[in-house]
Amino acid sequence: MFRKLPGDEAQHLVTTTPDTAVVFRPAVVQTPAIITLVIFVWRMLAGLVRLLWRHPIASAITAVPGVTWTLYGWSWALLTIFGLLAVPIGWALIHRASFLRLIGWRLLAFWRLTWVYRRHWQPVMIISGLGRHLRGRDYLPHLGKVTCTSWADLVTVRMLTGQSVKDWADRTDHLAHGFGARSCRVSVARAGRLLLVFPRHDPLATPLPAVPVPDEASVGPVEVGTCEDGRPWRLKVHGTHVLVAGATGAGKGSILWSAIRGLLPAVRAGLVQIWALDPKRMELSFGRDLFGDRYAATPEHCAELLEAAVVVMQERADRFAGLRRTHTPTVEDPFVLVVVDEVAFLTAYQADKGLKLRICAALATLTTQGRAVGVGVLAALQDPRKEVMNIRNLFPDKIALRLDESEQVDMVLGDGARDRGALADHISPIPAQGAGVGYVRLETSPDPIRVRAAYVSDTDIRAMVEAVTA
Ligand SMILES: Nc1ncnc2c1ncn2[C@@H]1O[C@H](COP(=O)(O)OP(=O)(O)OP(=O)(O)O)[C@@H](O)[C@H]1O
Repeated sequence: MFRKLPGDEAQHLVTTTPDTAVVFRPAVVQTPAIITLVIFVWRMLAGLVRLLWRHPIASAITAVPGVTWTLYGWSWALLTIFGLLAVPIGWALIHRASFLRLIGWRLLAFWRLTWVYRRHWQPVMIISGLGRHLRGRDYLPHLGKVTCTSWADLVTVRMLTGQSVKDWADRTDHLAHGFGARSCRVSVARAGRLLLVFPRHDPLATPLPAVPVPDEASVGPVEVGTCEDGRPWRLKVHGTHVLVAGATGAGKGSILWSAIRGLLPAVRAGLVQIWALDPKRMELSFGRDLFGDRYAATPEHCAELLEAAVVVMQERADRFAGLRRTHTPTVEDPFVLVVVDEVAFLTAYQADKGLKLRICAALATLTTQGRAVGVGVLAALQDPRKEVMNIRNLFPDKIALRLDESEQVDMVLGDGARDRGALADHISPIPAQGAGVGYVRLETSPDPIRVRAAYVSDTDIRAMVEAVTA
């Protein structure tokens, strides 16, 4: 009976049973008013200290004019307000980046925390099912820190004990709409804590021009576009295999061409060879001269070229065996990147069964054994179903551009990728807004990253051909 209960529940605690001699009455303990007052004052002080600690700048900006008014009158308070406004405005005009980093984003985070997240936290948690209302008491996940970047709010959350990441990943739609964002992405910050990303606007909404050809010859991660957080998107091609999946018009070509463009100095230096398989003859044929005689369009020729790559790979494996375990590109042993546009033409839609078997076997051999000896595959594909591409799991790195169906996202990026926010089926079909936009899930991280590939125009490709053939 002396169990601690929420106040509004005491009235429901009727333990009498009709027609029995024994009647249990709930014991109502009256808390002395002074204890209640002390608790409220203590909570207020703790809240004040927490506010000052977490938001010193915002607190100072509000407190200073108030104190000045009390001590020196309204005219001085007005002057202080003008002074306080003039400093940040001047700073923002002179050096916007440092102003935003040190003041702007913090103020915005304070505003978003109080006005958006704290205000809506309880209803969104209860209605989405992430919080519980039990016996008159709300059990809510703890809303932690809110940080603002140029494009998104990053919200840390402490989950309720017993909740899983999947509970949150399944409710990203509720969270996004509940807090007025377009989408929400969930990732694990540490045990029991999550990081929710709510984009405020889309930094990838406009097409990006082709990335300038690098000055140095390198096979290192090639800059092919921009990540959502504004960092350059560098695609690793050496030491891995990459599969790019996207519906027709999703912009697969821009990834293939951006990768080739980034490798151009290394091609000129003889450190990289690009072998092109172009069964559709619509994409890579445009820069045919870049590939010399390592270009194939007919299925027979494609099978031969793939088998030639397997021979190179096996010959290197024989030579490297017992001597080295990784490949360093040299003029004698350059990195061979096999670029395949619409790989399904060769693996699934190929009528000649013999050819199909040869091509599948060569591709499977390259993708299982090639990366250690400097042979990589970069393949593009429209339809990611297993019956179309049964070796898709042999590609360590995958990119999902716009896809037609939501189930296709996990087929490309692996289980749970869509729940974690890879909404590739929501990418706009309008080329200016959505072509080249996609999600990347790297071998090393379960969290998908939203990216946009730079658009390599026909003029850019012509210039690339001229630069290599000159
Ligand atoms: N990165 C990009 N940024 C902006 N627009 C792009 C980008 N990539 C492609 N586009 C536009 O979208 C159109 C379709 O692109 P692309 O042909 O590369 O798509 P795809 O996925 O290769 O299609 P398909 O499988 O039918 O060949 C292009 O003509 C171009 O106008």
